[in-house]
Amino acid sequence: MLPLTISSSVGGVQVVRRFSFPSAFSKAPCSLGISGFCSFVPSTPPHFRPPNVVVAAAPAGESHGGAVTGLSGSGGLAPGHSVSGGGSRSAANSIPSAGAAATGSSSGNCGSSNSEVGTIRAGTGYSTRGQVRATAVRTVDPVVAAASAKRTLSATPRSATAASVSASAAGVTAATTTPVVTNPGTYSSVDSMDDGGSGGVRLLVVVGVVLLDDPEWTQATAGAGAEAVAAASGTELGPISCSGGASVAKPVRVLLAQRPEGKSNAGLWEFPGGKVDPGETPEEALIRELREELGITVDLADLMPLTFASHTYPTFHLLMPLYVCRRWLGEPVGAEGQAVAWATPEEVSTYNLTPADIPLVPAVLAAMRYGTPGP
Ligand SMILES: Nc1nc2c([nH]c(=O)n2[C@H]2C[C@H](O)[C@@H](COP(=O)(O)OP(=O)(O)OP(=O)(O)O)O2)c(=O)[nH]1
Repeated sequence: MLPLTISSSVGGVQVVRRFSFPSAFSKAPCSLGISGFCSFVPSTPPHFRPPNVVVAAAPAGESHGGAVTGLSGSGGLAPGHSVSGGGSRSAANSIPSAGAAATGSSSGNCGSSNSEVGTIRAGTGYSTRGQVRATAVRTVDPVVAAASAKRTLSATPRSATAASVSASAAGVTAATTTPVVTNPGTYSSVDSMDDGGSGGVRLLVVVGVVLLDDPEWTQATAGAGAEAVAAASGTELGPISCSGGASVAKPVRVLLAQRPEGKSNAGLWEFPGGKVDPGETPEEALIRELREELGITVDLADLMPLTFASHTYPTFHLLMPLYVCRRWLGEPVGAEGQAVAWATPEEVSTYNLTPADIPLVPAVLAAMRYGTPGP
């Protein structure tokens, strides 16, 4: 059995909760992210009851004041602070004094069997512009948290495309055209000098995707509906996506791309994606990159966050949100001359991945083997 201790301090009262879970759990991929949250895959036996998650409410007066903000431990990074341990296998995840509501730490390695103890301290304050404010913290059942998150999401307007609106009307969302940019100019994190420029370590935000050819998912969720929508919008479905008739005996496969000559890490394999341009959200950047690099069209609604990479290269620190996508239009090709390959779960680790991607492998394999929530 593996112990997990969650201690929280609210109003001066220290509450410690201990959970144990079967040692089989240690084999399950688990990622501790910037928010200090371990996400567990649904591979556990029926008798297993997952531990609660910790949620924090934003103080009154702040944006979303009073609302449950989700997972504790999230917060802005102060200049000079970095996030370590983005991947599931990275040891000693830490968020040093990042102005966060709570600190989340995990001793050891969630993804491999070494990790035995995780500690979350909550309710230590909420720092904004030098002030420390009280934050309400409570633990909730993960099912309740998921339902709450779903309600928040459905109440939140998203950027949409004309075609995706028509797709929703038809009862299914299909990959469509370029999304409407709702807030241009708000985001800026790009640094084009990542391949050897001078000037110290910079934070480079890159987006990546785990593009899954998942015959079982396709059959269960897309089928003829998606084909009808594609036909109505005048687009052709690729032979892989939304095929509806694919055999369930086919293994799930993930698309890997090889970095071409002339780029950093040339010859190594990666998840398709690229840098976030000024004015783009990460999702918009990814949709653009997938169109440019693979020649496929992806809808915002078909991008599900999976995990992230946080890796220090010699000249920059890479932060890469990694999404899962199971539905797109067109057939992925190396549109910029790069080699691409579909890999089964058994084949993934036979590819020479970039250093930043190696810790992502357990989460990717979990998504391939056990699925992910959402589209
Ligand atoms: N897209 C992607 N980039 C990765 C991965 N792993 C990894 O270390 N990287 C690094 C390599 C690069 O330094 C950086 C991505 O830069 P890039 O040069 O591919 O981005 P880009 O497509 O926007 O290229 P460009 O405009 O500079 O031509 O992130 C990964 O899995 N996917």
